[in-house]
Amino acid sequence: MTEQIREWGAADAARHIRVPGPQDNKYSHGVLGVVTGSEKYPGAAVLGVEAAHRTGIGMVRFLGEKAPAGLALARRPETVTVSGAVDAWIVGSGMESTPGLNPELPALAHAALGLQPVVVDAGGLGFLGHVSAPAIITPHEGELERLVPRNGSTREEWVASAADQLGVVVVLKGHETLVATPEEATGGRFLVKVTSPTAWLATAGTGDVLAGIIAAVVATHSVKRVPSLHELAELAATGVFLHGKAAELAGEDGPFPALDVAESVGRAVAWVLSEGKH
Ligand SMILES: NC(=O)C1=CN([C@@H]2O[C@H](COP(=O)(O)OP(=O)(O)OC[C@H]3O[C@@H](n4cnc5c(N)ncnc54)[C@H](O)[C@@H]3O)[C@@H](O)[C@H]2O)[C@@H](O)CC1
Ligand SMILES: Nc1ncnc2c1ncn2[C@@H]1O[C@H](COP(=O)(O)OP(=O)(O)O)[C@@H](O)[C@H]1O
Repeated sequence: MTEQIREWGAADAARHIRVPGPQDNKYSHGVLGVVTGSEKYPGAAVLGVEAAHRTGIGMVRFLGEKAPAGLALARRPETVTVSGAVDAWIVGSGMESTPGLNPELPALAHAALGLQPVVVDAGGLGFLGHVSAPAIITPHEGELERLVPRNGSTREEWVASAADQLGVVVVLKGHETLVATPEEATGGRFLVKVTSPTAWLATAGTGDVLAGIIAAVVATHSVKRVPSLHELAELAATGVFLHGKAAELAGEDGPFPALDVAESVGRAVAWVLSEGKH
């Protein structure tokens, strides 16, 4: 794989942000189901929920464990904690990495086995073998190594081969984040990179924020339809771009923690919609 990989930029992102119109309501603009966090890592749930709300979505339903639910609600009372219709899911941030689905979390099985798209992050990668829904996974290099060993390949070859072997969209995080689909018989392979505007982003919790942004973008495009893997990859790359822009805005006055990135996502969306159209 020697050809130059395309950079996914502001104009690409602008084309994939769904702006609500006068006819929209909280259901028609996407409902995101969230199963994240645990007693051990409740903060991961707060970060993803904050990021999802700030991305611009009709509703965020938190259906994970009690401890993170309480914190997510305290931070964002807009969050709904009652089961109901869901257009896309996010699972795994801040959860234990287990090989099976937790039977005490029925929403987890709905997310993993349903028809709607699911973003599988962090601890969720442990039960990826049970996920039959169309999926986007968001590993860092340590996590991808556990799923598909790199074996001396380039990062580009590695992400492409992981997408083929796992049959999912792979978002391989890092300073340069790569997004790949499996090679399709007819449509070829989608493979792009998104270069982070700032290395200050390399702090605990920014991956939880990224997963929340990507899942929210996906949910707004998954109302009464299921995007193809190719489209899911475009939406994931758009989420990565928004994450980088939010970090750049959060870092205007110096270093910043992950929650500040989540808080800046609304401004990143506004920036992309105004600057990305030019
Ligand atoms: N406030 C919170 O609640 C937070 C919760 N978090 C959660 O903590 C859990 C554990 O995540 P971790 O990633 O720390 O642990 P992991 O155990 O998944 O990975 C860490 C291991 O992978 C190795 N590694 C190799 N390449 C790496 C790379 N590029 N980036 C990071 N590690 C790499 C490290 O050396 C380390 O041994 C996840 O569920 C995550 O969502 C973290 O996001 C931090 C913030
Ligand atoms: N050197 C770097 N420069 C810019 N961004 C980085 C760098 N290293 C990591 N990142 C980004 O920071 C985030 C870290 O995510 P992750 O490793 O999952 O951390 P956590 O689990 O603590 O949230 C990812 O979005 C990744 O792309």
